Amino acid sequence: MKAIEVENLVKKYGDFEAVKGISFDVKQGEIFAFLGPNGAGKTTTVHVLTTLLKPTAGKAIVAGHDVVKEPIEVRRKIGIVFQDPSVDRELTAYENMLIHGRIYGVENLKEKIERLLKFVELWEFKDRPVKFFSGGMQRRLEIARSLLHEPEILFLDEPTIGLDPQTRAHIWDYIRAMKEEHNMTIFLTTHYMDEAEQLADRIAIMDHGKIIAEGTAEELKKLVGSDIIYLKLQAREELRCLKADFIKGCKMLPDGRIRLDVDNAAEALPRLFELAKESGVKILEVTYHRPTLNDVFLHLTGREIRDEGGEANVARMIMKARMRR
Ligand SMILES: Nc1ncnc2c1ncn2[C@@H]1O[C@H](COP(=O)(O)OP(=O)(O)OP(=O)(O)O)[C@@H](O)[C@H]1O
Repeated sequence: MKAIEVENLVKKYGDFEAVKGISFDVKQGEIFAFLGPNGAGKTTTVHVLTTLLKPTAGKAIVAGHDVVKEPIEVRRKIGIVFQDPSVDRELTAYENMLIHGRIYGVENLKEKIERLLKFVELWEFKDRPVKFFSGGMQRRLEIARSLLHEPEILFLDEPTIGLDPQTRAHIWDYIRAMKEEHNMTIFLTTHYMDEAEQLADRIAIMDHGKIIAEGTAEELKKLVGSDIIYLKLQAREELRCLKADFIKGCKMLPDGRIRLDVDNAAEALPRLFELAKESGVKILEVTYHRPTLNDVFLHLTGREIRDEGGEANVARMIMKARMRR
């Protein structure tokens, strides 16, 4: 069964089209990731699917309900963890859970709070004000809070942005547990390739408001080819594609490197050196590896999904939060 069905969804801000007619389905019980650089339109799509924004055109059915015609039914069945922190920092973890649970009219609230705070390993900190929590603890509290009303589908917008690698891995464990233990459908957005690869059953790659590829990580990597060789040449004027039967694809990258697709890099390298010598091209540096999702993005767009450092992302989140107020 389908948990989410989206058809030709468009969202404009004034004249600017942030989401340009995307279509996709998410199956019940799967982890589906929207992977793309900042500004690709991921958050806008999540806001439409969670009824916070009205689409300009197109259709979206979430948990069996139309987001425009039946927003209240949709909201009852979904949980959301936003990119911007939304817990009350002056209240304790327990108080945050209690208020949210009462707003939603959650039954057996106390038992549920205890179970969920234990699930995210915050039970021993339940009486501490959230302002004393680390970023990772706050995010865990947000996840616990979003699960209080037992949603069918959980939306996570950049769930590990700005967190250190260990905390990120920890959050991934909770996300996997939600899928495995509760058969929950999880829709997440991320600009971290490893996050999409580690967690998602299927991935949609988004860029400039469009879905440019969709599939499992393995299927997406097949778009690139088998192995990839990157060459750095001595002079920029030497930048041209080398031609030989063992080279399946060749692309000149904006950063001045050449990317070659080959079946087997180990066998191709000696032949490549010969070919370079014959063609009078001086190779300065060679790297090769099996394709990653970054290569897929590079292959499709000619650019890399840049991973801004933690601090830059936190600064961006603060700016965005201010803009939304
Ligand atoms: N309220 C708004 N008004 C005008 N333009 C907006 C608004 N919100 C977002 N945009 C623009 O729409 C585009 C998509 O933004 P969106 O936040 O959906 O991207 P994203 O992929 O989620 O990136 P991020 O990870 O930075 O949130 C961007 O160009 C952004 O500047």
